[in-house]
Amino acid sequence: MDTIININSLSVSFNNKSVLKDIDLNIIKNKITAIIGPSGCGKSTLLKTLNYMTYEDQFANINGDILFNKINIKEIPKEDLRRRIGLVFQNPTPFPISIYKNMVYGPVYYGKKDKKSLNILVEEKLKISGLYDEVKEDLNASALKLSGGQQQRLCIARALSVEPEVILLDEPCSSLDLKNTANIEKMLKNLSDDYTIIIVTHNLSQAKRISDYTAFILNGELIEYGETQELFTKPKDERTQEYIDGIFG
Ligand SMILES: Nc1ncnc2c1ncn2[C@@H]1O[C@H](COP(=O)(O)OP(=O)(O)OP(=O)(O)O)[C@@H](O)[C@H]1O
Repeated sequence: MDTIININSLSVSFNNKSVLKDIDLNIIKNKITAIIGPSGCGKSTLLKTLNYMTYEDQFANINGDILFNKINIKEIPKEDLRRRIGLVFQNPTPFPISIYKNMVYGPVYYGKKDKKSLNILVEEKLKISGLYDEVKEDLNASALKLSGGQQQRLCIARALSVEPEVILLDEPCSSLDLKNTANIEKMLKNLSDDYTIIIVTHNLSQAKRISDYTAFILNGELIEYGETQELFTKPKDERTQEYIDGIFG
């Protein structure tokens, strides 16, 4: 199995409060990995550290290493890293500009200027996110006019517009209804042929449905990591069993 991100002995603390403790985790390329665990266990901090955000926090103290394609992320220019490892937040965050401008914002920033190739890119990524047919008549409409589910699909399409290798998603469906959640899950399944996806979710059924691998974090420690099917049916650690049985969390 090809790994794309190797997390080695990663510890993160804020103001001396320890949030992630000695995490070792190898993320498999072009698979979906779910990060599960009770509220406050450090899931979002892990995602934000992968995309370098935590390193910019003056109160954060980080030890250990994260390798991306075998290169330490500290040696990769930040903008390059963020293009290659995109982050989609919990609540949809479209920019208050048109759908089209949301889509070309990143590519233009990274130097793509040719109108024709931008148009092709916009169409391709909106199609992947299942949004194209719903918005193709009016790409100049404000992104804020879209429904919450459409906005979240736009944010995923926008993340894809800069051709990342990894997409980090922090609870992307938490504000969505069942239908929109199903749309996003279907899209993520399709995307995993070409992209590595790491999704933080509180929804254990969602982790079971869509992920290939699951990592269970408790109080900042990685308790168990393995194939999703295995982790949910034959967990090795008692605490994993208790969490998936809903005894705490
Ligand atoms: N920038 C920060 N400064 C100080 N403390 C922080 C910061 N970010 C996170 N924390 C603390 O780290 C702990 C873990 O937070 P984190 O958001 O990573 O957890 P989580 O597992 O994603 O939680 P949830 O499921 O509720 O979103 C919390 O106690 C939080 O208050």
